Amino acid sequence: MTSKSSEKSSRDAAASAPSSPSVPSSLDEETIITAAGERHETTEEALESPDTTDDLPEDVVLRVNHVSKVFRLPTERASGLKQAFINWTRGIKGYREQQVLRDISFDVHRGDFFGIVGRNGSGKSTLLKLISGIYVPESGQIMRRGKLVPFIELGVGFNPELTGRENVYLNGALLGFSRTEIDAMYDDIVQFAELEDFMDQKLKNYSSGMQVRLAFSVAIKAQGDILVLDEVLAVGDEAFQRKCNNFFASIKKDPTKTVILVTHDMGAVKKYCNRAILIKDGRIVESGNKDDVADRYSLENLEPLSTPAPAPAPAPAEGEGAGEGSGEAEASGDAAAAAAAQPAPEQYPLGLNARVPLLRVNAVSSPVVSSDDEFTFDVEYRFDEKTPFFLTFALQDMTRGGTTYEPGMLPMTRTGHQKVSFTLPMRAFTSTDFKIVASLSEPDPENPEETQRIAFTNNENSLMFTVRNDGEKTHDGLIKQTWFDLHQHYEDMDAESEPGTDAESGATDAA
Ligand SMILES: Nc1ncnc2c1ncn2[C@@H]1O[C@H](COP(=O)(O)OP(=O)(O)OP(=O)(O)O)[C@@H](O)[C@H]1O
Repeated sequence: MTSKSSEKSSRDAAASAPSSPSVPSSLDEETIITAAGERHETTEEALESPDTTDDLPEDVVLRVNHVSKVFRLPTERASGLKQAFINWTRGIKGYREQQVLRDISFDVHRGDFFGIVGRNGSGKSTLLKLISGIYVPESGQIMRRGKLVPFIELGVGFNPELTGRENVYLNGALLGFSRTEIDAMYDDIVQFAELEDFMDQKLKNYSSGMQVRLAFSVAIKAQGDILVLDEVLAVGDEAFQRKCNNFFASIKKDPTKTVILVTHDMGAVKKYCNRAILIKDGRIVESGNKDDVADRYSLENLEPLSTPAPAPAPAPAEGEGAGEGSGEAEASGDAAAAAAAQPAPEQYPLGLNARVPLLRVNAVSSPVVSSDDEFTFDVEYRFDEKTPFFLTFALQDMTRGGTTYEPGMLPMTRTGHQKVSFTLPMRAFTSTDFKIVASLSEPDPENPEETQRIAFTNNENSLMFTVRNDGEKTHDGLIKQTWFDLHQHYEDMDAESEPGTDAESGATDAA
């Protein structure tokens, strides 16, 4: 697509555009960014250096090759030359280094919808900025083929003193498009943003939602080859989000367009992405199959939990005392013998197994609540072994990402088929969508201070619910500074088939 002529026209457009915050200076066709900070913007320049996109297979549009990134964080500033000299003699550097990404390598192919997931602070945005040429890696190399359009940080490339129309041209120019190219896509951008009546108003008079819509519309309607998106799934109101979802569904089908998406929404990863990576502490810990990556992320969100208090030995479930024929293998703790009589592991849904064939989170309250309500749910499990074990659940904020609330390891006292219900006052939360994931764990035999997971809920058997407050913007879901007690209650699901067992008797515990 671009070559010297379109580079020139885009430079012309940029030159005529008003001054603006800094954005990646090159989003052009073939770029190589090396650890030394060299950037080769054309194939010709690249050929003069040892690094060349010619090394890339034809269908690879992005190669991240052993990339690491370190930030220097100032610790002690010298107040003058004398202090600087003293610091130097004492070996005080005045900064500490934070290694944010370590030895990251992956390829993105043309037509991929590529997900990058990880907990807050794991290094996702830094990786996107490296890919987009905003940062330079400490070591390693990034090779890119095609025009890249980033939507990474709101406000970058936009000027509040200019009108919406001027901002579209400014941003388009900064992305490397000529005036004619922007003319051709202008109507499409404005229509998608639903801002036809506002384009001659200054951006500073837009609501924050309108600004995001305009920025996002420019990014997705610009005719780039690689679209880089950071946390865009919460853009705009629900109607606009639906529109974005339709856009994602259509771009997913286009084999010429590549999308790289950072998100905390595992539903979106499973729906749109064909491949994904999971980053933990700056390293790739899972790569490839998007379902595996999304499930591993959900799992990662359940750990690491604090060392549990010593658990009381579990009482046998009602009517399932030790020595009962079929319970012997489990009761003796011989999991292998028990598993031998069970279906092969692959016949269990992800997260479940012969030891815990059932684990799911069910809504008891309506799944849409307000902050004035309480929300009750239960965790249903089947576990027949006489070993101390723990239940954990976590509320994952589906729009902001991360875990908003988790009560830690809850020692369980009942085996068999059980339901443990919990009631949480919603006054602790503001509007957002939550997913409740749960897991069962046991003490690690090799390290009694630690626990190891036995089973966890997957996408199907976790629970989604929503907090909606009138007049409150959605997706603000931060936990409010309110402390609350967790109310916990057991129900023995085997009780009905075993006369004499009272499902409710003595079954209420407070955690
Ligand atoms: N410019 C910077 N200078 C110093 N440290 C930085 C800079 N940018 C990011 N960091 C640090 O790098 C780490 C990774 O940050 P990054 O924003 O890449 O994480 P993330 O996975 O995108 O997080 P989130 O999900 O919260 O957006 C954090 O500890 C952050 O404080």
